[in-house]
Amino acid sequence: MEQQIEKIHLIGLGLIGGSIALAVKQEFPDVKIVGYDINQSQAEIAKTLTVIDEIAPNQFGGIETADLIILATPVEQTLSIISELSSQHLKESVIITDVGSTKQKISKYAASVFGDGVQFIGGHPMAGSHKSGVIAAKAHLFENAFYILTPTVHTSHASLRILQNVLKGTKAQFVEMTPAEHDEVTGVISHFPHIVAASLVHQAGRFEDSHPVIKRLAAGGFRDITRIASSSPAMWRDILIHNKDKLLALFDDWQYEMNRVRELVDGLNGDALFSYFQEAKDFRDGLPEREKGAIPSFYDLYVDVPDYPGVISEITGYLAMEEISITNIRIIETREEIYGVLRLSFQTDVDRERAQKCIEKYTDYKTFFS
Ligand SMILES: NC(=O)C1=CN([C@@H]2O[C@H](COP(=O)(O)OP(=O)(O)OC[C@H]3O[C@@H](n4cnc5c(N)ncnc54)[C@H](O)[C@@H]3O)[C@@H](O)[C@H]2O)C=CC1
Ligand SMILES: O=C(O)C(=O)Cc1ccc(O)cc1
Repeated sequence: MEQQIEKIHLIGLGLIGGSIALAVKQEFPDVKIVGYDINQSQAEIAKTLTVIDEIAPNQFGGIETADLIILATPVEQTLSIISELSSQHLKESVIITDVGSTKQKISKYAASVFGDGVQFIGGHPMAGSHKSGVIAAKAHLFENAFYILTPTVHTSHASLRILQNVLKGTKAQFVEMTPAEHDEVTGVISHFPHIVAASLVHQAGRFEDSHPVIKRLAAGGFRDITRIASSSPAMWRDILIHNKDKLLALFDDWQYEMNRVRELVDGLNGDALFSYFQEAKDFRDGLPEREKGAIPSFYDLYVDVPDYPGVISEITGYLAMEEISITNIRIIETREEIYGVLRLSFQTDVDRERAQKCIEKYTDYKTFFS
């Protein structure tokens, strides 16, 4: 009979750790999840929100009875925890997995520490957000997303099956890859784009002194392309450090790309510029829409609202009338003290679209997605 997972020890109770715990609980309510976070307040929030059943007394408290250990910390921390885990007393049948955005360093290090002795299976759920913390965790964060697993020669088929089974509440699609391929692909579609997003923000920042209006004008496309620059700096620092070699190659590739388009602009080569954008559009438009990739899974709707008392209750009142549930609400910006931007978050895309139609039906307020 296949081994049952009855107890999980989860280290790192943030967006990803919390979302995995919620997804596991949804499918297996009887699995006991004991959680630890270096930040005690995150652990307490996780317990209050019933994301976990119990707070571990310390990082490894009670770990000797865990059937599954999940490491959901920033990737540099994951390396240190693996190192410390190697001297802990663990169940013989324990499976250890992580959720880090890089896989090569972690898999290599885990193999060197655990060898054939402990089943370590690297993992990376390919969905998330620029938001951090357990408060943003959601059971369906990974629904339809790819969940990459990087088994090695040390991995048994049975452990892989058990891990996929306990994670089935994520409703993600499991894909197996080598750690090297993982880091190359995520370097191109996730890590390097983060660098570009942050660099565009820096570039705009440099112009702010000479053009103070720049912040207020930086809407629309600039907001879209730079959204991910609002992600956790600690998390991204670690990812870049881990994937240095692949990223250095991508810097060279990007510089080649920039030079190519620079020459077209310099030469006022309209036809070639048209083709440049057309080809990019064709590729972008051809990306599959059904699956979630490294895309936002928070369904936010922004509403430009006049800055007067009562406007929030007015809008929430219309949504309540049509029985549309909001998961979060926040005023994120006031403009010239006349207008504010209200951010409403929903569980699903369908709710967000219904909310947009509802607000447009009852008001003249302008609504937009991120
Ligand atoms: N944010 C995202 O969209 C995605 C992140 N990931 C990966 O998931 C991991 C976690 O990221 P998030 O949940 O987004 O970050 P987060 O910042 O929401 O949560 C990380 C948690 O780990 C805790 N932590 C840090 N060091 C610790 C330690 N030594 N012991 C115990 N807890 C510790 C922090 O206090 C924090 O609560 C990272 O490795 C990241 O690369 C993977 C997929 C998507
Ligand atoms: O916010 C976004 O769109 C992201 O890019 C989320 C994300 C961050 C890190 C990952 O390893 C995977 C997905």
